[in-house]
Amino acid sequence: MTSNPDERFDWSAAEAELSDGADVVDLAARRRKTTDPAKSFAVDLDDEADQQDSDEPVPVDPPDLAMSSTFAASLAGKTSTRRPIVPPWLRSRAELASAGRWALSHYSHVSLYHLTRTPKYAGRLTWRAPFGAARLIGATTRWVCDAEGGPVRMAAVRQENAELYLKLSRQRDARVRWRGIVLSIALLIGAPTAAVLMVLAGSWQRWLMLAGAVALLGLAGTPKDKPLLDVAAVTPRARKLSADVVTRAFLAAGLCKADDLITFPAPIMRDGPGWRAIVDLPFWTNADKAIKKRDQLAAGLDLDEVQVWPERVRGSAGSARRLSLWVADEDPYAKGSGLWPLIAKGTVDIFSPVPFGQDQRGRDIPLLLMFTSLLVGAIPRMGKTFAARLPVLAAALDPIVELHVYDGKGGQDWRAFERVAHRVGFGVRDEVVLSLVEDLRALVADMNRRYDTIATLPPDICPESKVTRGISERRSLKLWPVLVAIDEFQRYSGHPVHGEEIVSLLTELCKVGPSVGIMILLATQKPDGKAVPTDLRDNIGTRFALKTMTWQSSEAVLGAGSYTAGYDSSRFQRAHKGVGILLGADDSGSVEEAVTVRTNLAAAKDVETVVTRARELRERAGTLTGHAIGQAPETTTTAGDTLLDDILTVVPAAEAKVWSETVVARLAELRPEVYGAWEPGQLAAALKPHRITVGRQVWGTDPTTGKGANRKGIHRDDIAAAVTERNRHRKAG
Ligand SMILES: Nc1ncnc2c1ncn2[C@@H]1O[C@H](COP(=O)(O)OP(=O)(O)OP(=O)(O)O)[C@@H](O)[C@H]1O
Repeated sequence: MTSNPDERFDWSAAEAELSDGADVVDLAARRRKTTDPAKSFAVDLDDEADQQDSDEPVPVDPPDLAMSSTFAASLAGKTSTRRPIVPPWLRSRAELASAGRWALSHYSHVSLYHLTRTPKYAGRLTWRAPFGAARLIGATTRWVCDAEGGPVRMAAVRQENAELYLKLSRQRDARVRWRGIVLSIALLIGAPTAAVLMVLAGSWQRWLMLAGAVALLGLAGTPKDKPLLDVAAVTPRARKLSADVVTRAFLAAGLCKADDLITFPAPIMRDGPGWRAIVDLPFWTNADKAIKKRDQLAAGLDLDEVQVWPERVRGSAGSARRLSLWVADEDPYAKGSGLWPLIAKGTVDIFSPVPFGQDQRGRDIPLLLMFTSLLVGAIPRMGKTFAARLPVLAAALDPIVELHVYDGKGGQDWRAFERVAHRVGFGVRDEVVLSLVEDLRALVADMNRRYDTIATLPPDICPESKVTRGISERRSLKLWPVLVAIDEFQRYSGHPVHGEEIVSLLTELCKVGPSVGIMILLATQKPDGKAVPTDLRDNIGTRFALKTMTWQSSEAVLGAGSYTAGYDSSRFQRAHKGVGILLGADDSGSVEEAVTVRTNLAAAKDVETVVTRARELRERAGTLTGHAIGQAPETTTTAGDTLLDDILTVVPAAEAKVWSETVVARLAELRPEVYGAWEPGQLAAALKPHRITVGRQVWGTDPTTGKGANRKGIHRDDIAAAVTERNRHRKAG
């Protein structure tokens, strides 16, 4: 089961041998001696010319380990990992503190639990004391009468062995005699001593003695199946890993065979609140396949899947077939989340990772939002908003970050950010959606300006053609980071008129915005290709999938291939709030690097606290702008920008044709500052560049007279077709 190191080839020993000047010829010669001559391909390296002439195959397998010629070389080859003298949990301050916290809370709970039950335990002991006394008398009598020898004597009687019986009876008489004497002496000394003590003792000592006697008798009278103390804490079922248990699981999962078992390059040991086994799989399989079979491994270990965590071991200590299997003592997500560490104090540098949550072992998993975008997806009530708010709170604590916050639901979840955000929007009323569209258009335009500005910066200031903290802090350059956070994104992306444009603008921002400091955060409770189209999703570098209903929804968040790589957020339980699969947090973006994270908690009151601190920071830095200081958004809109969308907004899909005068009146109502003075002729002129004719006669009803008539108007389909065409052009670049 465990690997035999002698059977493995030691490359470094062989290399050391060669570099030490070992005679190559000799080496090959020795090798020939130890291999089967019939099968050996080894040739003398000195005879290379001969070798090329004779078409003999070139050796590819290395020299034998057993031939290591020098002691030093063999020592140099020992690359085994040394196990730490002080266990890691004792060296890690965090783990030590967590163990200390656990011990303190556990034992104080147990003590308090039993302390409050003292009267109950006293009652139990008093009730059981007579039984204990009876047991004591019975046991003493049996001892004195040598009751334990009874069955042997009876056996002698049954066998009619008179000689044996007489021998046993004599032995019994002798025993009873000296035991009787011992008991009499004990009674003669013990009883008067007890009586004297009772007389001499004060009243409380008397009571103490009585209580002690009752307690002892009560304990003696306690039945085996009814312990005196109640259970203060139920210990969950923990699986102690052993080589046999792990091998059985891998066999059951089809990851090794009875004649080709897994090996253990390191001992199985405790690691945090669980066990860790490092496993080398057989050569014909690999660690990625094992990760995909997590549920089968869990079944083989007879545990819930949530306790079983296979991971690839990477780097020089790793191999594609080396797996680290961590098995938690209990469901790691059964306990509540820790509070977000920046609630009460601390600031943030958005260019560095910010606290986000912990993995299954309780290790901190930070999140780097700069130069990436984040997508959060989950079914409702699983912690999507809580998770999405954390990076925005972090960004708020860095005063140079400009916040744009939109919430498609429009409830209380994001209102606190009004005090620090440059732009906000709640709900999906027309003006909010239009304001989002305008905001995104302005950001796309600003993105180009940002690139132009960066292009003018000398390489010593801007070495990588992207913003740095130093560049962002120069207010005159206007290159500060911008975070656009949109919760319930499906409500905006599914908007009948502006949805398509919102998606295409965001795709553009996700594609080219990160280098110039524009970050996008989208959260949706409808993770599918409709709410978050693939083109947009694929341009989002970091993704976080909390519980979803199906593996398809999980893939819609995490990306194609995540399910086959073994990542499926639909397997989370409803109780696992705030738990999700995080992809790309380490900047690799590779599906294999996904980690399961339980987010830190920041409830509504905590959000208020953080936003208050963030506002103070921003006031001090002089970076409060826009909505936060009551400035209305700069209207960059002219009629030409949004006319087509505005017409689709005011003409519902059910109204196929509508008079120009009606359209103009409704437009004026929607945006009086833009269309207030418009006449039908102006509408016709404005639509001309889009090759839409207003001259068509349209049947309609006059709202004042109620009479039907044919007048000049538009067909809604023409407008919709023009919008589709425009969006197509924009997408194409
Ligand atoms: N990390 C966490 N640990 C424990 N509970 C959490 C965590 N995150 C969220 N919750 C709980 O989950 C509940 C739902 O969270 P949240 O409001 O973020 O869900 P949601 O997915 O945004 O729901 P909806 O889509 O309906 O808005 C919250 O009331 C909160 O108590």
